[in-house]
Amino acid sequence: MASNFAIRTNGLTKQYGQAVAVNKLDLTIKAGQFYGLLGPNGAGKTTTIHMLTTMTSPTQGDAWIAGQSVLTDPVAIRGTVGLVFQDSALDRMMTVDENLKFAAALYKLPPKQATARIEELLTIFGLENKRHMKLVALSGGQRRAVDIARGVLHRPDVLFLDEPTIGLDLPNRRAIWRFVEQLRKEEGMTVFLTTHYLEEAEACDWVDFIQKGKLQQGGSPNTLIRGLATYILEIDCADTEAVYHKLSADFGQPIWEDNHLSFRVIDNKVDFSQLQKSLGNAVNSLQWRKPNLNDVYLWTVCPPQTGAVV
Ligand SMILES: Nc1ncnc2c1ncn2[C@@H]1O[C@H](COP(=O)(O)OP(=O)(O)OP(=O)(O)O)[C@@H](O)[C@H]1O
Repeated sequence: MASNFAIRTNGLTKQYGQAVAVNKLDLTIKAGQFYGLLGPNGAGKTTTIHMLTTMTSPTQGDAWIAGQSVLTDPVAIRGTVGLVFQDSALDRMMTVDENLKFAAALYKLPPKQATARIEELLTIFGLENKRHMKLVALSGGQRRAVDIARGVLHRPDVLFLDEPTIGLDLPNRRAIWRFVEQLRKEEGMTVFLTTHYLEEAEACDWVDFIQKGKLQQGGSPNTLIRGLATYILEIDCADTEAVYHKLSADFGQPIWEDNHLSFRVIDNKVDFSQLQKSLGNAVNSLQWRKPNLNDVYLWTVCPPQTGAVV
């Protein structure tokens, strides 16, 4: 199979007994793309990554990484992918240098090449002064940076990042994304990301939503956000039913969370101040704002339930 696609899947399926974790997934991801697979807990994201990286075999279907099939070329695929999982692959009692040298040996990098690559990555990740420190003595952000350095030692074509910034504070999350961006720019790597921090996925070229193992809506984040609404109208209600009945005819079904209603507003000429006046005492507060990827996620993965509101 020609490989201008970094990743391609055809009917990729994983079943555990009767439970279908991933259901007939058809993906095409171009080389060099920054791709995000997004969905709630248990949607099938990690299982998909496990199949794409040959850590588990599909029950049905096939997948190709840089043209190699997970069914017939698993050894070649392992040499062409880099993996960074939520659980670190590092030994906390070894130093940064020892960890990276050990991983380089597993990748069978010749020692000279390994030393040069480690040097290069320590510079990119700002870890030159930490190389002789044990992992246990590093901050969470620094440890995650070493994990990513380990994942790209062998210059993979595709880097899989399964929730790479989970548990990190904002400055460290931003630092991790600067490193990944630099790797993408300098090495042209395709990046396959899963994250629950959707604002991070807004940098992706393309995102797909997955739910109960099935692909839902997909697109570039900007297109998805623009296609969702012009504004999101958020209302804290004193009388939720009254607000619901008054507005749902114009704005459709809201997302209803206790006394809070969120409506999609498509029309950009709505006079919100007038609207607030017309709702009078039925509202405690009313705000409107531009939509973001979190909103697309909510409307895709937990769309409004007509039956849940009255
Ligand atoms: N080894 C396994 N045996 C049985 N069921 C499994 C196994 N691995 C995953 N599952 C099930 O498959 C489904 C998908 O799990 P998966 O870990 O892929 O979801 P996820 O989208 O990565 O979730 P999270 O966001 O919580 O990491 C879940 O229902 C999970 O319980």
